[in-house]
Amino acid sequence: MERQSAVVPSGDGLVTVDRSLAAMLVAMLRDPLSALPPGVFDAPLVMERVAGRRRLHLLDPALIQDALVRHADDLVKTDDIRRVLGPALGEGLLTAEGAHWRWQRRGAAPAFAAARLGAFLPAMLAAAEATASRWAARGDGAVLDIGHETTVTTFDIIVATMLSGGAGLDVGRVERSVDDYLAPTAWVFALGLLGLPSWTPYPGRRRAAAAKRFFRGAMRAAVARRRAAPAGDDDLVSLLLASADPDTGRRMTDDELADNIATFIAAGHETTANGLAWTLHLLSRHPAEEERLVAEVRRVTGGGPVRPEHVGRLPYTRAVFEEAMRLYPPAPLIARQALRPFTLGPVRVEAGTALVVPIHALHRHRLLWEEPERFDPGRFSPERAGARHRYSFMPFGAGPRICIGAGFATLEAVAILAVLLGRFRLDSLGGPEPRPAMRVTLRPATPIRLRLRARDGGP
Ligand code: HEM
Repeated sequence: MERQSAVVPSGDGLVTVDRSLAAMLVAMLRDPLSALPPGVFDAPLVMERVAGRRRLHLLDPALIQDALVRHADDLVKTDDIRRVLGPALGEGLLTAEGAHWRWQRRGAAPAFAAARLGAFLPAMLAAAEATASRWAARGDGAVLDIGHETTVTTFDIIVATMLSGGAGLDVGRVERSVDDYLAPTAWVFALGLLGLPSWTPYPGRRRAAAAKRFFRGAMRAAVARRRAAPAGDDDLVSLLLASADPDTGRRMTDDELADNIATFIAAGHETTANGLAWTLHLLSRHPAEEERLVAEVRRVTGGGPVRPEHVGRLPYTRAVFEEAMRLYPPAPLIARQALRPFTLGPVRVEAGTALVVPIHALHRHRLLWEEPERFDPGRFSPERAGARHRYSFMPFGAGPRICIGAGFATLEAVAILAVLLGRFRLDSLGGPEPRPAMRVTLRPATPIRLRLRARDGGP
C-alpha cells in the first residue's frame, strides 16, 4: 500500500492529497498512471502537494472547459512534456508555444479541414487492404501481435498522406525507435520531479538517445529528399512548405520542417494504432458487439469492398472506437502549467501550479459514467452522447491545443475496422485483462496477442 500523509476532502468537492516525494517516485517509476493521486475516480477536483509543488487534477467537465478553453492563454505545456518530447520533436506543432505554435497551427490546419479529410480515404482504405492481404497470407489460426499490426497500418497511412508515400522510411525501424525512445518515460518524469538536469543518467537513456538520433536523421533525410524532388502534391508537407507566418512572411526552415514531419509522424500514427489495438482486444472479448459491428459493415457495403463513401455511414463502428478510447484513451493525460494566477471554481490557481486532466480517470469517473468499467458502445449513440457534458469525453483534448488530427484519426480508425473486421475475426487467447501502461501514450504493458480467423465468405 502506498504511503501518503493526508487525504482531506472539503465541502466544495476539492480533495487535498499530501504525498511524500518517495511514495510519488516509487509509484511514478512503477507506472505514471498508477501515480495518479487517490480520489481522481470519485472527486471533481484533487489538489496534490508533493515536495512543496502543487498539481491540481481536474475531473469536473465544466472546470476543464473553463481551464483549457477560457484560460488557454494563461497556460503553457509543462516542463515534463517538453523534457520527454522536446528532444525528438523539437519545436514542432505539439511542443511549440505562443506565436511559433500559432503560425504552425494555421499552416497545418487546411490539411485537416473536415471537407478535405475525405481525400485521404483512398490511402486509408488501401493501407487497411494491404494489412488484410498480409493477414490472409498468414493463414487461419495465426497469432498476431495486434499492436504491431495496427502500427504498421497507421504508419502506412501517415506516410502516404503526409509525404505522398515517398519518404523511404522503414516502418520496422521507426516502430523500434519509438518504443526505445518512450520506454524510459517514467524516469524522465521522475528526474523532473526531483529537479535533476536532463543529462542525469537513468536506465534506457542510451537506447533512447540512439533512437532519437535515428528518428531525427530519418526526418532530416525526408526533408532533403522533398527539397530535391518536390512532389507537387497537396499532401501535408506541401502545405507546410507553402505556409508563411502571417506577421513576418517567414517560411519554415529545414529544421522546422523536420520538427513537424517528426511531430506528425509520431503523433499521427502511434496514438491511433494504440486506440485500434485496444478496440480489437475489447471486441475479441465482446462477441455480441463485434457481431453488431460486422452486421453494420455488411449492410452498408452490401458484402463488397469498403469504399470511401461507406465510411461516414458506419455510426456503430465509430461508437465502438469511441467507447474503446473512453476505456483506454491513447493520450491518457493532459498537463499544463499556469503562467499567471486565476480562479478556477473554488480554487485560486497560483502561477506555476500544474493543472492535470487525467483523461484516463475522467473517462472512468464514478460521478460521470454509469458502470464506468463496462464496455458499452451504446453510450455513444447520439441520444446518450448528447445528454452528457461535452468535456466528460475528451480523447483528443480540448481548447486551442485540441488534437489537429482528431477527424483524421476517427476516419482512419473506422475505415480500418470496417475493412479488417469485414474479412476477419480476432479471437481472444483468454487470460487476464491486459494492463495498460502509460509511456506518454497508453500502450498495453505487454503485447496483446489475438488469433486470426477468416470469416465465412472471407478469404
Ligand atoms: C486516436 C488518435 C489520437 C489521439 C487519441 C490523439 C490525442 C491528442 C491529444 C489529447 C492532443 C492534445 C495534447 C494536449 O493538449 O496537451 C493531441 C494533439 C495533437 N495531435 Fe493528436 N491524437 C490522435 C491522432 C492524431 C493524428 C492522426 C494526428 C496527425 C495526423 C495527430 C496530431 C496531433 C498534433 C500535431 C497535436 C498538437 C496540436 C497542437 O498543439 O496544436 N494526432 N492529440
